[in-house]
Amino acid sequence: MNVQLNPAPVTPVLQATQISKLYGENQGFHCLDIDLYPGEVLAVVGESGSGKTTLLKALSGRLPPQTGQVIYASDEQDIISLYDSSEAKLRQLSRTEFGIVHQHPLDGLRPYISAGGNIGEPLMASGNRHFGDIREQASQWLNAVEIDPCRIDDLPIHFSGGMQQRLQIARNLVTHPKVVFMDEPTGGLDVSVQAKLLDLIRQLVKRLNLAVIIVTHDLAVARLLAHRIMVMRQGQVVETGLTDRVLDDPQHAYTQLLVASVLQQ
Ligand SMILES: Nc1ncnc2c1ncn2[C@@H]1O[C@H](COP(=O)(O)OP(=O)(O)OP(=O)(O)O)[C@@H](O)[C@H]1O
Repeated sequence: MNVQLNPAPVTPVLQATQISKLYGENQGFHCLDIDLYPGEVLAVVGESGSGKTTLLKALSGRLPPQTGQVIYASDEQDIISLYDSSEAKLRQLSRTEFGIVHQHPLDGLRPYISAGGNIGEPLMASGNRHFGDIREQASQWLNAVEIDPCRIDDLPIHFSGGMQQRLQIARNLVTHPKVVFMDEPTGGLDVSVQAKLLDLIRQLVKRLNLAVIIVTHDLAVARLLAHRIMVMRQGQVVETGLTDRVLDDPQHAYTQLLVASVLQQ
């Protein structure tokens, strides 16, 4: 006889309850609930100005919401309410547990320190003092993001946009964060560079079992990377569900419009 055991319940690694942040009427987002599970990629899509970037900042501990709370659970024993934590704790979380990939890579890099230094700096900030080890890890990460390790002493400003974005990703992942927040990581790159970068992100997410929230206006990016999609409009979630379901069978009129507009392109 086969006995079916119920799988152990999985705790969300990040859980937001009833969070709001409004700069003015319809400027920001209102009363959102979000659960993000380990290894899950959630895409946040929607019209410009619908509050996606504001939401990402609130979820990553960079912008206190006006209502609600954001809970980070590194494991079932270690549960932290972000905005009830001290500044020092938030800084520590953002150094070690969270990664933040900005749309413009130079916003997330130190342009005037070497590529190796950019990767080594978060390691040093989290306590690693062994220069040889740091350099070795930097070299391995350059390799992992498909930058020739012989460029380790070059400055990021001398890299192409695609290389800078890959370097930003390496800088973020070197400390093995559990949750990575990405804001339009392929925006502004040309199509072939985008495709290569998406492929790399997909591989790394899988290999490192990362939980990711990715803001994108590009449904193709969401289709390729995300398990789930959340569609936002005017600061509200109008639809959420498994990626294929939302894109192949959109229920809300706005999602239908969004999907139809891509098909027409
Ligand atoms: N620091 C701020 N002060 C005042 N208003 C802001 C601030 N940041 C964002 N807003 C406003 O909040 C609203 C949501 O902005 P947000 O950047 O979150 O939208 P978005 O969905 O990410 O847009 P896009 O896709 O164009 O990047 C916009 O109306 C914006 O003008």
